Amino acid sequence: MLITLEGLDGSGKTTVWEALHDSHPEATFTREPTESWYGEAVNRAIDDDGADPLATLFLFTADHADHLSRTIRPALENDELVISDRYSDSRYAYQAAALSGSDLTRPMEYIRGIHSAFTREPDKTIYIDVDPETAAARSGSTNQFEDAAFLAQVESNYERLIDAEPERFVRVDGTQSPEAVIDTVEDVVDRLRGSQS
Ligand SMILES: Nc1ncnc2c1ncn2[C@@H]1O[C@H](COP(=O)(O)OP(=O)(O)O)[C@@H](O)[C@H]1O
Ligand SMILES: Cc1cn([C@H]2C[C@H](O)[C@@H](COP(=O)(O)OP(=O)(O)O)O2)c(=O)[nH]c1=O
Repeated sequence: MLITLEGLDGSGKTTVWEALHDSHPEATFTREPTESWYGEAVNRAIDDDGADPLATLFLFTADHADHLSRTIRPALENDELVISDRYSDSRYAYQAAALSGSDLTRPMEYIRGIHSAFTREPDKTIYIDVDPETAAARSGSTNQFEDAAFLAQVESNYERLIDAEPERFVRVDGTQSPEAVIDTVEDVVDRLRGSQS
């Protein structure tokens, strides 16, 4: 089973993902951007305010392809629980926002189209919901994506994704205390595991 964690920068995904290591030690934990050289290339693009947004999309997508073949598919074939901190929805939400003023008429549909031929949809996606102002303040606005106005566009893209596939998403209130968010997500993961066996 593939469970992904999504949300704005600073929503608390990594805090939850780290806590899940203790409560679900049997799971395979992974993330995007990955730690491969593709992920290193992605991190260079994130830190370059002048990076071309279409080029950045393809770097992220290359990292995803490698992540699928090297980590996600082998673990799922082994019947493991896989928990990924960010995954394809991050591209649909962030790069659609980054490409909103470009020549692409429907950036989200374009990005989904690129992925559809090769990706593997998550079984469930936990969306940690915080407002863009909280997200920008918590993340410290250290890169081009961590700006409240940009994150407001990303948030509305996530809302479109949730509206399109409400059964795949579980929304968790990320403005609760870290302990409450962690407890809620651990319960969700336990229930999903239980419903599988
Ligand atoms: N529920 C929460 N309430 C307040 N602060 C939080 C909460 N969850 C995480 N934080 C803090 O916000 C910052 C970003 O958290 P992090 O887990 O790295 O988010 P993300 O991985 O979504 O960017 C960190 O300083 C973290 O300690
Ligand atoms: C995976 C992914 C991340 N990002 C962005 C979100 C973050 O600003 C940045 C790095 O991701 P990440 O390390 O998960 O940041 P954070 O923990 O602050 O959420 O890359 C995209 O724009 N597209 C993507 O496909």
